[in-house]
Amino acid sequence: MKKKILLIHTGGTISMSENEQGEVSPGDKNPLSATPIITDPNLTIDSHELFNLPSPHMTPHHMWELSSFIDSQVAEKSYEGIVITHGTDTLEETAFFLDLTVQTKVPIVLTGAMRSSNEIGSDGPYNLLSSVKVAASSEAKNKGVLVVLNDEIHTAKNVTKTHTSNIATFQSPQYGPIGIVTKRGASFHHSPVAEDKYAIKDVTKKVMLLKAYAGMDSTIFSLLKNMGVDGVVIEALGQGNLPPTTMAGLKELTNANIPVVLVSRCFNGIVQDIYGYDGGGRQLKQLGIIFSNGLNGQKARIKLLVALEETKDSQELQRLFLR
Ligand SMILES: NC(=O)C[C@H](N)C(=O)O
Repeated sequence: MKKKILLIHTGGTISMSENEQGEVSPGDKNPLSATPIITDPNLTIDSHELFNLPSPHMTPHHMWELSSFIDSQVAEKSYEGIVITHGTDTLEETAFFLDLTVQTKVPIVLTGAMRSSNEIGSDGPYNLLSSVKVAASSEAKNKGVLVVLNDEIHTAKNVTKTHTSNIATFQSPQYGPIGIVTKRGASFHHSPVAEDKYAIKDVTKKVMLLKAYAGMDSTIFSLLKNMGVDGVVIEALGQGNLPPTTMAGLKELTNANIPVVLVSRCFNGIVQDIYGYDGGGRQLKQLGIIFSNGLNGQKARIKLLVALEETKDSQELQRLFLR
């Protein structure tokens, strides 16, 4: 029996071409559909162009549309693996959104490219081929949503874009990749420890992401409270500390029951309530600020957007952010 794989195109450099002026942009026809890249006789490949967007144009609504599309296609047409092509700028956000919300258990792999389809050394077709190998592998099951580029297999939870142009841009700084791709297929050396799923019906909330810096004050927090946001994520300093001048604004947010989630602007480690000085983690914890577990800022924002569809209770949110 041939394995049925669905390719879903959403846009990004992998679907773009460069013109004579060196400008890279999407065209009317997806260059990936021009040549058959996957010729494995054991696979049946269907493809569908859901969007043709540069990934800075992706919104949580597009991500939700993609998530629902995957579940409905697997239910209706019994696909056994899904591969999604995506722009690399926000790929990690879509991957993590899908990791939290897609209900199907079949392998789901996201990929992209740093060089467009007609550039020398274009990495798109190769990454697509590698991703199909991973999606078709039975070992890829129960590992959550995966991101495959440059011969490496990463989890949606840990992967991040680390370089503006290098093809080795996707890395998992804390834990490394969980497998590699070779000519023979996918080879895994680690498994994720836990699954984190939410059966949401829509994405309706507004969550802002801020980065802390030396001398930060309360202005932005007061503005956010008055704008009526549903939640705020702060990339805090070090192990989870903020300048003391932010405390007044943070109190305004927590008094208004607006959840505030703390991550670190360091790209390794987790935040904890260690420091007892003004603005230190212990005061932040006492204020009811939610501490995250090693997610980066953009992914903690995605998780808060999703989790807020289930609860606004800060203790419950804190429990969810420890997963
Ligand atoms: N390499 C890429 O795909 C980057 C592009 N700006 C995008 O995310 O759509």
